[in-house]
Amino acid sequence: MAPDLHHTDHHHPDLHRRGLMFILSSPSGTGKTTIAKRLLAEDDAISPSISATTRPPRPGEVDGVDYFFVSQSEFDRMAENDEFYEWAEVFGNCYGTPKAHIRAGLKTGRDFLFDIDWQGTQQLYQKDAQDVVRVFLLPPSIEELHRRLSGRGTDAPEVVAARMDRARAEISHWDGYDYVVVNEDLDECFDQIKLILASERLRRKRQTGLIPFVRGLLRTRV
Ligand SMILES: Nc1ncnc2c1ncn2[C@@H]1O[C@H](COP(=O)(O)OP(=O)(O)OP(=O)(O)O)[C@@H](O)[C@H]1O
Ligand SMILES: Nc1nc2c(ncn2[C@@H]2O[C@H](COP(=O)(O)O)[C@@H](O)[C@H]2O)c(=O)[nH]1
Repeated sequence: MAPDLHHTDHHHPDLHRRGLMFILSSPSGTGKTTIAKRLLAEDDAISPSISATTRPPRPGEVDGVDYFFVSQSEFDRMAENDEFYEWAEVFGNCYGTPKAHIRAGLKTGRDFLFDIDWQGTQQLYQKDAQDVVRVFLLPPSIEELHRRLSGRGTDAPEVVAARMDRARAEISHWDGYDYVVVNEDLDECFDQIKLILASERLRRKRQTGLIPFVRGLLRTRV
């Protein structure tokens, strides 16, 4: 059955500005999925960008929640129909960002959270720089990254080794991001991510003139 890529949600977008595309990238195993889940659970105004992938689901992953798990032929069909904002091949599987839902949401002030790699980040930035905020998470050390990848227990040793090989290349792109945050202590890292999101929202609201107006109003009343 074809995946439902056009589901609706009922959160409240910010009607006073365009939505933002909040990108979380990191070497595999650093913790971006953990942070993303927490942010989505706490913050109603941001929705996940759910990628399509040809990778098989990991235990516990749910179709339409974690990814849209599609066959290679379905993925190829979507790419040919220009249904992706961007797509890339990562670790031998294809991953792509379906665009229809995101485009419509951004116009109404909905924010979206992207868990995508460096290639995808570049492509999104080239297409839509004004809406994009790029955040890169770093592990405290390469040894700790290996511990996290192995400790997650979801990948065979050769998959862990491939992800470690790729980590160095991913880390070399750190300066192509707007913010770099080290995920050592999970709570601290999460607080920093929330601060970044809050300040980027405020900056965009300021650009619309809403904040000066509210300030003016308060001044009149005092
Ligand atoms: N600050 C932290 N301290 C210790 N362990 C952590 C921390 N953050 C995340 N982890 C653990 O590290 C493992 C990898 O985290 P996660 O799956 O979120 O990484 P990821 O960056 O999304 O990886 P991938 O790109 O492969 O999806 C998980 O077992 C998670 O519980
Ligand atoms: N360019 C894109 N990269 C994506 C997308 N969705 C996920 N990813 C990245 O792939 C790797 C591996 O993910 P995993 O879930 O198999 O561990 C990771 O770096 C993701 O950020 C996408 O749509 N486009």
